[in-house]
Amino acid sequence: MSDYALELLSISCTFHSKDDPGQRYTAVADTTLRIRAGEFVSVVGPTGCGKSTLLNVGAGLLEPSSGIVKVFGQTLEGINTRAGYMFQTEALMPWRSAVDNVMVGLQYRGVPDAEAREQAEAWLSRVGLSGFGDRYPHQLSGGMRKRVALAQTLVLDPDIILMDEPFSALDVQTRQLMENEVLDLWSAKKKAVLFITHDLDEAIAMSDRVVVLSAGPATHPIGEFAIDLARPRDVAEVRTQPRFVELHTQIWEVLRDEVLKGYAQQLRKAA
Ligand SMILES: Nc1ncnc2c1ncn2[C@@H]1O[C@H](COP(=O)(O)OP(=O)(O)OP(=O)(O)O)[C@@H](O)[C@H]1O
Repeated sequence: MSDYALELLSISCTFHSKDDPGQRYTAVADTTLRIRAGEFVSVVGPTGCGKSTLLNVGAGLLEPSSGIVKVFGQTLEGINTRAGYMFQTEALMPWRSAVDNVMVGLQYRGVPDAEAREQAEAWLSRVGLSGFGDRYPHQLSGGMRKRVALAQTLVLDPDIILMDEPFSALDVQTRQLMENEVLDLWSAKKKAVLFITHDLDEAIAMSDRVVVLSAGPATHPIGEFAIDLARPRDVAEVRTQPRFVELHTQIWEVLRDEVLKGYAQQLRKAA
């Protein structure tokens, strides 16, 4: 069996330009990214560089223009059924209660209702929401809705977890609580995680490895750093460690110019 849970091999993604449909825009060029089973990998890069595009390719939601995706050594065709996703935007169905939202994926898989409900209740309590199962999304805080979304992803017991800036809309304290909860859950189950974020502190605090992407167009990895901080980690505490500061300085050295390029591009687009 392959050591790797997910491999993106020489991936390129070209789109019709949003500004000028006659033109092609290469968002991602010749990018290879491998994630071992049980490994937590973060990808950081400037706004609009192609992070979500890569995640969508790994999820099987977007077919790359060239390159292949392998899942546990098998070439991926169609949706990646070994992966669960958690996106930046709310994915909860407002007309379903929290427990109904969590159990919906199991129901799609044909799990009988009573069993699906029992598993959903168990996951809600694991993410600190026991007793909240009958609340509707609008009756929950932003942090609670993220917990429901997390339970919704994890109840399906995916071998690969794909997260696209899942906590960016949360306040700093709630975000740190959620980050610690994700680390606790991850260390208990050791799934492969591909975590997309803008936030270098978050990437270092959570990951085994941080991959830095260049600014677009033709985004590709320009640096890769092993995060040798001891686990278990508390995301707030780990930031005060000298090794964290050292890693931050090293990675920021690579990321800074790309962020400035990305920012300049955003300004040009807005002009
Ligand atoms: N379907 C599409 N059609 C045309 N262009 C696209 C499409 N999807 C993405 N792009 C372009 O590809 C580039 C990368 O987009 P992507 O959303 O992957 O970046 P990102 O790094 O995730 O951005 P952010 O940090 O803002 O979330 C952007 O310039 C975007 O406009």
